[in-house]
Amino acid sequence: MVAGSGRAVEYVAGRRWEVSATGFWQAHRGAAQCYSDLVAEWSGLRPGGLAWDLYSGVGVFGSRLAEQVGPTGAVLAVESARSAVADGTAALRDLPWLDLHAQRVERWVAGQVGGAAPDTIVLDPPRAGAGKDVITALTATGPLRIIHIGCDPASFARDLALYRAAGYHLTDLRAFDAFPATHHVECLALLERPNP
Ligand SMILES: C[S@@+](CC[C@H](N)C(=O)[O-])C[C@H]1O[C@@H](n2cnc3c(N)ncnc32)[C@H](O)[C@@H]1O
Repeated sequence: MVAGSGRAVEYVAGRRWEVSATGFWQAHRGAAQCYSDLVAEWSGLRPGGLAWDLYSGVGVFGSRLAEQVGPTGAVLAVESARSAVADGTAALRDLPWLDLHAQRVERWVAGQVGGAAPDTIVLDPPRAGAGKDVITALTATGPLRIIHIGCDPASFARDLALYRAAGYHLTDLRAFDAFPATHHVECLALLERPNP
C-alpha cells in the first residue's frame, strides 16, 4: 500500500465489511459473491443447524451459513489472522450465533474431538491446502457435507483424495478461472457422506 487509510470497504450479498487493505480478500472482484452463493446453495443447512467455516477470513462464507441456520443454530468460524477476526466480528454483529475465533485451524480441530458433529463444514485453506492431519480430524467428526475450496489444483486434488479415503463422495465440482495467466484455478468441491 502506497497511500490511504489502510482500510477498504467490500460488499457481499448485501453485507458490508470494512477490512484491512493488507488483509486477505479474494483477488477477482466477482469472486466473493460467486463463491459464497455456491456455498449457500450447497450447504444443505436448515434453521437450528451447526456449521463450521474454517480459514474463514472475515467471515464471508460464515455469514451466509449463519443466515441459513438462524438464531437457533450456530456457526463456528476459525481464522488465524487476528485483524481479520476483529474486522469480521465488527461487520457481523447482527449474527451473534456466528462465533469468529482467532486460532490456527490445525490446533482448533484437534480440540473438537468428542464435541457436537457439525452438519456442514466449509473450508478455504491457503494454497498449500488443508493436509492430512486437518482432513482426518474433520472427517472424524462425521459431518454430512464438506465444501472444500482451493486455488492450487495440485494440493486441492491431494486433499480430495484424503476425503475419498475417509469415505466421502465427491458429488459436485466447479472450477473458476479466477487467476488468468497463472496455473491457479479456484476449485470448489461438495463432498458428502453416503448413507447418513
Ligand atoms: C484463501 S483465504 C480464505 C478466506 C475466506 N474464506 C474468504 O473467502 O474471504 C485463507 C485464509 O486462511 C487464513 N489462514 C492461513 N493459515 C491458517 C491456519 N493455519 N489456520 C487458520 N487460518 C489460516 C489466512 O489468514 C486467510 O484468511
